[in-house]
Amino acid sequence: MSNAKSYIQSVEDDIQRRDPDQVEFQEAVFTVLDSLEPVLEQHPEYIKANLLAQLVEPERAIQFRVPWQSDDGQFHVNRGWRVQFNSAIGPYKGGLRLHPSVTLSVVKFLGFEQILKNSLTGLPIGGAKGGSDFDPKGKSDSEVMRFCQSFMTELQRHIGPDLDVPAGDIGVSGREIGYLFGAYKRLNGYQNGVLTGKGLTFGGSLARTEATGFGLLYYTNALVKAQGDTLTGKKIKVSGAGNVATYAIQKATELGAKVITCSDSDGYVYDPSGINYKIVQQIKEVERGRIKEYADRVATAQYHEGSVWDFDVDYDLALPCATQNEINQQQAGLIAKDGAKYLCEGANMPSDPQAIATYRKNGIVFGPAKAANAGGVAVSALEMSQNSERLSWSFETVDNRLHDIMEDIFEKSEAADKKYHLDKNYQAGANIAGFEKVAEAMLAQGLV
Ligand SMILES: NC(=O)C1=CN([C@@H]2O[C@H](COP(=O)(O)OP(=O)(O)OC[C@H]3O[C@@H](n4cnc5c(N)ncnc54)[C@H](O)[C@@H]3O)[C@@H](O)[C@H]2O)C=CC1
Ligand SMILES: O=C(O)CCC(=O)C(=O)O
Repeated sequence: MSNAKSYIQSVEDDIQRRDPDQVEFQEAVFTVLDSLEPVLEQHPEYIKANLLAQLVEPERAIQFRVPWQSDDGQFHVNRGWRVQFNSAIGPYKGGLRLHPSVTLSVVKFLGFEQILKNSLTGLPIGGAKGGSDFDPKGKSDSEVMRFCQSFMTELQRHIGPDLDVPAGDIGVSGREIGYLFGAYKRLNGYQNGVLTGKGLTFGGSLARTEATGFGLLYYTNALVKAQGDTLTGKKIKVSGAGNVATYAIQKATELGAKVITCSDSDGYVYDPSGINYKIVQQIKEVERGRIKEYADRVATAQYHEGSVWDFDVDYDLALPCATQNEINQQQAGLIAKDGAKYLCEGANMPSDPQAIATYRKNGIVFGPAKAANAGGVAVSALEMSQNSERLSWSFETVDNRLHDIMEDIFEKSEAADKKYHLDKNYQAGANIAGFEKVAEAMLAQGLV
């Protein structure tokens, strides 16, 4: 076993010993560490500084109580977290997730991914994530407001425009960011750079709402082009029907492809004539309904319960945009059987490790989450820039910068893939390209 390999193994063994129950965190970290062997072989100084042990340990992990009252007068207590993982290249940056499945392990996996994703954007932002096991589904606006106010009562001690800048993720969109911003302002005064994803009337950036979905398609377009192919005329399976999925469907359609599915946690819609993103947006973003209702409104659409990844239909490209580990090995086998040549991840870690191995075995070209979905956080960083200079850029200016950033991310991943002879492994390429900048910054700053 090489020195680099045995070092990586010892860091992984330590994680397993210290946090045996943090399975999502382990999955995210081990996937990254396993791809860093060739880099460590060329940089023994990283091993000497025990850099990986520093990288996998959050600088700070805060857990707190979030008490709130429902409309019927009952009292409830949820758990809140903010994991400030790494500030080597900039202030902590990353979303907040509100979903009953949120645990410390989930927040740590997302925070860890955010370190390298944010580095890949080329912008000066460190990695963080937060959230709560609160379930916003079925809650009234007043209940969500009271929850957000209680959550921010504690979170506000730990964040700031140059310290830690949260944003949205699953269950946190414009409504929640508005309530969180109002609560922060009441306690600390107006500081518009403290959150991103804000409303356009109080410091939000044009194109932030669309950024992750649009960015996913800009990245995918670059990846497909690099194989000598085009998106025009491609049939696409999308999962999810939230922020990322909706704007991925819009941009894919504008680029001449046809999206034939979308889904939520109950089931999926199949529309062979092409999903209309405006109807998805109306149902999910405006009415906060279920995707089943799409089939009631569109004659060509059918609704089925279950996972869209178990649905057998021919298509060319898969864009999972729902949640972690939504695709397992068997479903990855079906993706290959159905003829998909490409898979780019809009969600964070939607493919489990066996699924990724199956893509590779079947020649499916794979665009990993930390590269493919970096558009959201990239535009968040552009929102921070606009807040600092007290200006608002046009939609076109932000969208053009997003486009360039996503192409640059693909090019960086491809360059690392070539440099280390990885045979079109853009996942390892993205891990390496993201890691190299963070590692250099950490080394330069010493043991901190
Ligand atoms: N919003 C953003 O800017 C970014 C989001 N992401 C990731 O994208 C994914 C989706 O996030 P958003 O669209 O923001 O959240 P969202 O809350 O707007 O939508 C999530 C959607 O996924 C569906 N969903 C949840 N669990 C599911 C399951 N098991 N099967 C099928 N559908 C399911 C929900 O019904 C909902 O329609 C998450 O993994 C998130 O971490 C990544 C980068 C940035
Ligand atoms: O815009 C942000 O800061 C958060 C984006 C995010 O949570 C993600 O990239 O997963």
